Amino acid sequence: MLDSRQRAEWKTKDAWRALRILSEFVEGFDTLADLPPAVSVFGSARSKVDSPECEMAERLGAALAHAGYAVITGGGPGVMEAANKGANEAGGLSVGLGIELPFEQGINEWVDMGIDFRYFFARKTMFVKYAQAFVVLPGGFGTMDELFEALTLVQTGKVTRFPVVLMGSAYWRGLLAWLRETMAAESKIGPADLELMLVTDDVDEAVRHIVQADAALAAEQEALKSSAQSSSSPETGR
Ligand SMILES: C/C(=C\CNc1ncnc2c1ncn2[C@@H]1O[C@H](COP(=O)(O)O)[C@@H](O)[C@H]1O)CO
Repeated sequence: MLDSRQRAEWKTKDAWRALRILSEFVEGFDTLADLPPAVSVFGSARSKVDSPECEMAERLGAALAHAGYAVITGGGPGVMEAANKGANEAGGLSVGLGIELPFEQGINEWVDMGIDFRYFFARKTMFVKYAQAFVVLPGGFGTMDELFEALTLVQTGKVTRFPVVLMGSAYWRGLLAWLRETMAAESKIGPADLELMLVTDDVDEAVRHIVQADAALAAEQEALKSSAQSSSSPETGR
């Protein structure tokens, strides 16, 4: 950890830390390489099992599994556990990318495929790289970090055709109003940036939106492949 009380130790330990960081990327890439299409689901670690957001997350996990998606979460309690439970019970693949924390509780019992990370940034790479979309339910700082990371990547074109769905519209209302009335009004984001998120309380609408974006991406990739083939040499086909 970057504990400034132990600043003197950084000098000797940072070189070895780089290897540990590299090993987290290697383990993540290696474990997740064969993952089927997946959706990352985020939300509060503190939500109670019987909260509306956990109930929604459980239904979402099941619906994503039925649509053929693996469900990736942070592997923790609350909304994460509920989404993993829904996916697991519906017969889908339930993935947990856990994080070592001082008050760690371990990966939840509904995870079929789990990896533990020490570094948030290595773990965040996996959430984006191996998912077709993000669904974000009510949460705190951790959830906001994951939401704004995704929005930044989409806004800057680092990822394309990547749906970001916000569920629990009442929870998001204040933030969305601030984004519109302050952030966009003061030109810190463009009007199109507000369109990067779908806000819904309907699990089926969320899943439909993801499936449609996936289909559009597949069509785009197919068109690119055909145009590359038709512009290649007719003799060799290359
Ligand atoms: C707070 C408690 C346990 C924390 N355990 C976590 N395990 C896994 N992932 C976590 C944990 N806490 C935060 N995260 C990540 O951030 C998001 C939730 O954070 P929030 O601040 O609660 O919104 C979540 O999506 C995780 O990726 C004890 O209850």
